[in-house]
Amino acid sequence: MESSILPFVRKSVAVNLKLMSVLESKLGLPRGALAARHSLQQKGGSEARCIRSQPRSEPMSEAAAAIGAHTDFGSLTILHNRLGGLQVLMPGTDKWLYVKPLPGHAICNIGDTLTVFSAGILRSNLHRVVPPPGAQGGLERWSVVYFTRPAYEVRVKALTEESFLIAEAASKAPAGKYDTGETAGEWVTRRIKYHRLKNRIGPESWRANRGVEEMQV
Ligand SMILES: O=C(O)CCC(=O)C(=O)O
Ligand SMILES: [Fe+2]
Repeated sequence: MESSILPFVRKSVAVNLKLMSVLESKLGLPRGALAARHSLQQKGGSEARCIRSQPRSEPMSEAAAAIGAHTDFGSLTILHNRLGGLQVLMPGTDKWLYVKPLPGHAICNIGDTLTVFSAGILRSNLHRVVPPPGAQGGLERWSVVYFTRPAYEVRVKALTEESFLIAEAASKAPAGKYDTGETAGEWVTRRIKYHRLKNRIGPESWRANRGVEEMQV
């Protein structure tokens, strides 16, 4: 724990806070506006995760792959993997493209809470994991991920009072679109609960799971 997980968490947090400071300035937010909402001094839903997937003996059906499509619930995700298999849906199309892992690089996803904070200026894209292509499909796949999510008490709404750019983007969207009425604690708990397949029992649970996907089409 001390020698492997904590350094990974510390480094991931430092990288994500650095990225947030760049995004703050690009979004016209005061310095520290995003960082303050992801403070490690407050209870929150950030999470480190290690995911292992066994090779499959048969190809995955499109229907099975579709079930796994999601946007990340929090603000920023840093993802490390050596094998392919991660796919992103190209915006405005039904085309899924592989994201090729590059040595010495990590993959960074924008998540839903950052989409809402920025009134849609930053996009949380749909993605999914399918068996790695070609010969990689015969290998065990590992991912190491760090999800930066807001502190539980933070309200999930566009930061219109702190940025002219965000206020302008929100004003062009239907009223209330980027004010979820939820705290980050409520938002993440709901998303995690209904992401679990056993809790998906019909259209109501799909709606209950909703993030910002339907805001984008
Ligand atoms: O394993 C991967 O490549 C991606 C995993 C992922 O999208 C997630 O855990 O949210
Ligand atoms: Fe994801």
